[in-house]
Amino acid sequence: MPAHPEVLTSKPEWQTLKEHRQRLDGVLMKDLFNQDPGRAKRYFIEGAGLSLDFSKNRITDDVLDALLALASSCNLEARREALLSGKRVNVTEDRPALHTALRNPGTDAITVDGENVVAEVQRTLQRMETLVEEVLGQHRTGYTGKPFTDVVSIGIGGSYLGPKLVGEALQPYAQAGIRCHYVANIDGTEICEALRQVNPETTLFLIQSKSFRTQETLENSKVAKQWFLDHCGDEQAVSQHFMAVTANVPAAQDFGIDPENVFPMWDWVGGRYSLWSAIGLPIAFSVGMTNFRALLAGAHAMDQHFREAPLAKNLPVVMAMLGIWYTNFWAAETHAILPYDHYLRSLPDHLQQLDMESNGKSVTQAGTPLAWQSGPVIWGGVGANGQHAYHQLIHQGTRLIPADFIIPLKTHNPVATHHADLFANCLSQSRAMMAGKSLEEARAELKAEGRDESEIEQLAPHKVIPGNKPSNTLTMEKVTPETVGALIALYEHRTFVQGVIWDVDSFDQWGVELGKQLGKGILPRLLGEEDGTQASDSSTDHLIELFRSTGSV
Ligand SMILES: O=P(O)(O)OC[C@H]1O[C@](O)(CO)[C@@H](O)[C@@H]1O
Repeated sequence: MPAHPEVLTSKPEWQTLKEHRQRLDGVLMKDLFNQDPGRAKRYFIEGAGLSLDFSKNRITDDVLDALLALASSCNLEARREALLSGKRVNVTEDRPALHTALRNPGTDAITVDGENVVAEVQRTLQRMETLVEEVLGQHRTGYTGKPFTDVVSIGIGGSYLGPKLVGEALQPYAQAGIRCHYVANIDGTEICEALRQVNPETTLFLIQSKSFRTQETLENSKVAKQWFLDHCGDEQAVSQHFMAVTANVPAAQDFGIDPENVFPMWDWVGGRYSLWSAIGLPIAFSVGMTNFRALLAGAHAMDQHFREAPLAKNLPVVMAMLGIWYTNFWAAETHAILPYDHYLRSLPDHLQQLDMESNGKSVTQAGTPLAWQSGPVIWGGVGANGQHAYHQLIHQGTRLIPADFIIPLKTHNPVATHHADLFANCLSQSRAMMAGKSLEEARAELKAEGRDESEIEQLAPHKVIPGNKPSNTLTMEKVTPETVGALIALYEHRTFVQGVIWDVDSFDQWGVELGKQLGKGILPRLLGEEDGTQASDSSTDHLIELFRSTGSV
């Protein structure tokens, strides 16, 4: 089906950007810096405790104007209001996407189907607070009366990545007394290793599943429950040790969880946007409710910034439109997330799900095939480790890889000159990406080393770094609950803005369903329970035979 003629690529703003793209062919950022001493200050914006230097991008003022004009022509302002006010922006599931209500301080009313969801959120936060205080205060105990020492959080995807990221990020704020463990994968090793580290008398299991239908989570939860019963032998004690966060209360009850121990999820919160809800309980157990509320406050500050800041000074909007620029006009296939902070080491994993599950789509909201690229591959890792791995490809490979460098100005762990060293590494990478090294510079360098002419001729081309590789640098004073909240919310809104431009539904994830459906047909064949009536192929059949030949189940 051809795309509708009124769509994105036919807009005059799109055409203008194509012209800018042609004009900038061969224009080097390092020359733009040399010609314009004010560039760094002009392309520097702040909001909600975060600062963005976006001067190392292939842009000029008129490119930026054209990108923002494209955003407005896609009704970004109206779509943003629709998101924040609870309109049914998830069109294929006919639901709002109200993760922002989860961090609303409670002063506004947002109504969904006649109910004020902000009030419901506040009630749930209060319940979380009571539970966390009881557990941390040792008023709630295990079946032998001993205080809880460990929480095992069982969940996958959005019911795992966000809490894990934030739990690690806020380690300096950890309260004494509770260790959190995460189990996600349907790989027996993960649950077995977690259970080896805990004591059934002092462990609380938190089953985190919006649907309470996810195979990995349910199977791991069954193993945990059986392990618990094997040790304690008393079915009654399950209600003391198992809790759930879910929108499917009957299924949690069927599993044996006391309804008193079920915390709500709502269909107006997408899994990958849910760390702000009771899905964030592992975070609250780790760092306490005061810090959890500070995390929400930081995210809310970013929501306000996103709602109110002019587009040209709006962090999520500017970052989103720069992403559009590279994906749609410079054919970038991927986008790297490079946190220079050990506490933020799981940020790339979380953003991978957030962005790729949201914008990995091929049809418009109306269901017509996209005639333009949508979400890129999101990947990355912690600096400086990546410098000794994939940065080689970023600097000298044939692909264009825009990157976000993320670094706090201050560290929680001042030791020797480490933080200055880390900061120097971060700045040297973004500068190397931008400035590169010319053939002349490579030759001069080799000459200074005392190489002879033939060596210089031979080696110089290998030492050339083309440069002109774009990057953003995001900074914050320190990694705190507030700045971590703002940072994650920034990327949520960035993802939303790009979804608006690409005209996709950023809140559904139908693409993950087929694998789940097929798995249901393959499993009985692996277990030898049936020969398989489901359509298959010779490769799948052969691999099933191979598995069965080992007799491993
Ligand atoms: O919380 P649930 O319902 O177990 O789902 C877990 C994850 O599975 C998905 O539905 C798809 O893999 C994600 O969107 C979600 O975060």
